[in-house]
Parts: sequence; C-alpha cells; structure tokens
Amino acid sequence: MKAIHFGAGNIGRGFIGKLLADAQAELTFADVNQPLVDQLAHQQHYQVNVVGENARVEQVNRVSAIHSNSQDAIRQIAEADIITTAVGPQVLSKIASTLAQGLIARHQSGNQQPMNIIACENMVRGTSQLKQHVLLAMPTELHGWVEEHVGFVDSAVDRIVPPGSAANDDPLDVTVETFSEWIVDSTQFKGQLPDIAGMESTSNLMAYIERKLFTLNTGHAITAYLGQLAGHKTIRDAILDPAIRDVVKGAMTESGDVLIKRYGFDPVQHAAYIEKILTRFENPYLHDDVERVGRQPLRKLSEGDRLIKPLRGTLEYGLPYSNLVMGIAAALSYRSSNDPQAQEMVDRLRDNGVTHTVTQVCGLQDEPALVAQIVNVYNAMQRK
Ligand SMILES: NC(=O)c1ccc[n+]([C@@H]2O[C@H](COP(=O)([O-])OP(=O)(O)OC[C@H]3O[C@@H](n4cnc5c(N)ncnc54)[C@H](O)[C@@H]3O)[C@@H](O)[C@H]2O)c1
Ligand SMILES: O=P(O)(O)OC[C@@H](O)[C@@H](O)[C@H](O)[C@H](O)CO
Repeated sequence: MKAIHFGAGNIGRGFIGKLLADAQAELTFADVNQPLVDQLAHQQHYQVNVVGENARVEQVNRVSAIHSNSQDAIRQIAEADIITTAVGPQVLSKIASTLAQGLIARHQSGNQQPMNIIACENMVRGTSQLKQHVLLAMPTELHGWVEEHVGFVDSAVDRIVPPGSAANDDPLDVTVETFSEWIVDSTQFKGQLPDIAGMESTSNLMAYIERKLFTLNTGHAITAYLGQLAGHKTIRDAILDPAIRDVVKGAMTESGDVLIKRYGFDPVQHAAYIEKILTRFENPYLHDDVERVGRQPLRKLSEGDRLIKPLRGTLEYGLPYSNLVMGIAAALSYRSSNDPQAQEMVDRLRDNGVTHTVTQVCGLQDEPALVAQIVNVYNAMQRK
C-alpha cells in the first residue's frame, strides 16, 4: 500500500502516520516545513513516546518525506493507494491544487486503481470540503472519473498530541497519550477498505464526529480559554482548578444533552465518556499549553464549530446553555500575540464593538437576545 500523509506535525507523526507505518504502508510525509521534511527524509525514523497507562516507546521506521508543493508530490499522488491529511482546516484549500494536479497525472497515466483520501482534521466532514476544493481545481470533464475512482472519506480523529518539548533530543520524536480513536465513513470508500489496525469504520459517522468535536473539543477549548483568564499555563493546571472544571463539565453536559437527543446516545455511557475526557485533560505526563488548545479562536467561534453548534443545539431542543455561554465569552477574551486570529479578534472587538463582532463571528444574526447574553458575560469577565 502506497500512502502519502500531508502534514508531518503532531497528529501526523504521532497518530495517523504511525498507524499507516504499522500497517506496512510505504509511507511518505508531505509538508511545507522544509527543515522538517529534510530531517525526516534524512533520518527516515522517529520515536513515539506513549505516556500514561501502558506507557511505552514505539519506533516508526522506513518513512520518507517530500515538500508538499513539488513535482515529487504530484508524481506520488498519481501512484498512491491512500492519502491522509492533518494540516489544519484552513490549509485544506491550499493542498487542493497539488492533489488536483496529482489526480490529473494519475488519469493521464491510465491508473484506474481505486484511491482513497481521508482528511483527519477537527472539523465536520473535512474530507467532503476538501473534495469540493479539489474538484474546483480540476477540469469538469475529469469530475466523472474522480467520482468513479477516488473515495473522499470523512473521518473523526481523537488523540491528544501536544508539540514535543524543545528539550527533546530528537525534534522528530512525539509524545502522545495512550487513548486514540480514528473512525472513518465506510460508505465513502472506493475499492476494499484498507486494512489498517486502529482505523475503525462506521456507516453512522456524523454521530461520532459530533460526539468527539462537541464533547472533547468543546470542553478542551473552554478549559483553555478559562484557563488563560485564570492565569494557568497548561490544560492540566486549568482543569484541576475546581471553578474551571465546573464550567467545563457543565458545558460538556449541556452539549452532551443535545447529542443524546440528536443521536440517541445512552446518557449513562455519555456521562462516562465525559468523565474519561476530563481525566485525559489531567494527564500529568502531557504538557499541553492553553495556547495550543485555544489556537485560532475565530475558527473555534464560527457557527459550525465546537462552541456555537452545541449552543444552537440547546436552543433547538430547549435545553440549558449557561456554561456554554461562559465558554464563548471566555473565547472572546482569549489573547495571544503569536496567534493572528487572536489579533484579528481584538481588532474587530475594538473597531466594530462586541455585539457586532459576536453576531458576525458566531453567525448569530437571528439571535440578538442570545448575543446580548454573551456580551454581558464577556463584559463582566473584562471587569474582573
Ligand atoms: N494535535 C492534536 O492533539 C490533534 C488531535 C486530533 C486532530 N488534530 C487535528 O489535526 C490537524 C493538525 O494538527 P496538529 O496538532 O498536528 O498541527 P501541527 O501544526 O503540529 O501540524 C500541522 C502540519 O501541517 C503542515 N502544513 C501546513 N501547511 C501545509 C501544506 N500546505 N502542505 C503540507 N503540510 C502543511 C505544518 O508544517 C505542520 O507540520 C488539525 O486539523 C487538528 O485539529 C490535532
Ligand atoms: O486542533 P484544534 O485547534 O482544532 O483543537 C485543539 C485541541 O482541542 C485538539 O487538537 C485536541 O488535542 C484533539 O482534538 C484531541 O483529539
């Protein structure tokens, strides 16, 4: 099996690339970070340190690496069996042109083998969005061929992988938690489902995507934002603060009640899922900065993402939402000089006012009373 993984970052090396390598795939990482590409291409191996329960060190061997905007990448796409990505939601549109050129080359070479592309990003049906970008970059007369031969497979991916510490002997090494879950949509594959241990398939993916994004990521983001406000540096310190934990658990429960209504999850099992996630946030062996988890607040405050979509769900089913509102107000309070989206948010709050910014960023044009509640909580937070 020939595999290309776009994005040799934390989740790329620490989870998806590792599973592909374990499945004996001929694995090439494609990235824009040239020093990272050079080091991976030269060294061809790295270590995954699994910390927590059943701690162990696992070796990933025989990988190669190329620049993702290269002729090499196009040539390899033409021959690949599976392509995965973990580049960040905002980067999918940027890799689409290379993917399109690779598919055109594949078509020209007469390769009719089925190929599957799986985006492993924290977003709802990211691969379907990638597909639209790829099709836009291809001549319409090839769209039918793509539909016939290329599976665009949505997935949900869960494993907490913070960046390695600067003190690491080898910058390629990654530290990951024990828990991992990668679930793919079985209905979207072309050809046989690839045999990759650790990749589970379901025909009910939406339930799993929303369960993960609107429980773990909702709670994670709120931990980060409230954590920063309270002066905590890491997710562990923040979640061990009882006042923060109450709001985080409350928000995950509010979001969970929506998921239970929407997908029929068992309430007892869902409560256990939330407890397990809180324990994962506490992992003493992971150093996860609130700034990593809070990154790109405008994305996290957008209408389909982990804060606003659950809030909309509570309105739909007439359920409580006060903890989610606290989390949203905390997200608006997030400040980071290293994060262009945090900078843009500050500019918009200052130039356009809080009410207008919340309305636009969160897509809440039809909910002025709800916007007013968020603004009140936000203003109260600024006075503390
Ligand atoms: N780290 C986690 O805990 C985790 C868990 C689940 C899902 N995710 C998701 O995985 C994705 C990546 O997150 P991460 O934490 O690994 O980030 P990261 O920053 O560690 O890795 C992203 C990698 O993508 C590369 N990249 C950027 N632009 C590119 C391009 N045009 N072509 C190829 N590579 C490019 C970067 O150089 C970087 O190496 C995100 O969507 C994130 O939400 C992360
Ligand atoms: O990657 P983001 O920015 O969408 O979210 C930050 C974290 O919540 C996220 O990376 C988690 O660590 C991950 O989703 C765990 O599976």
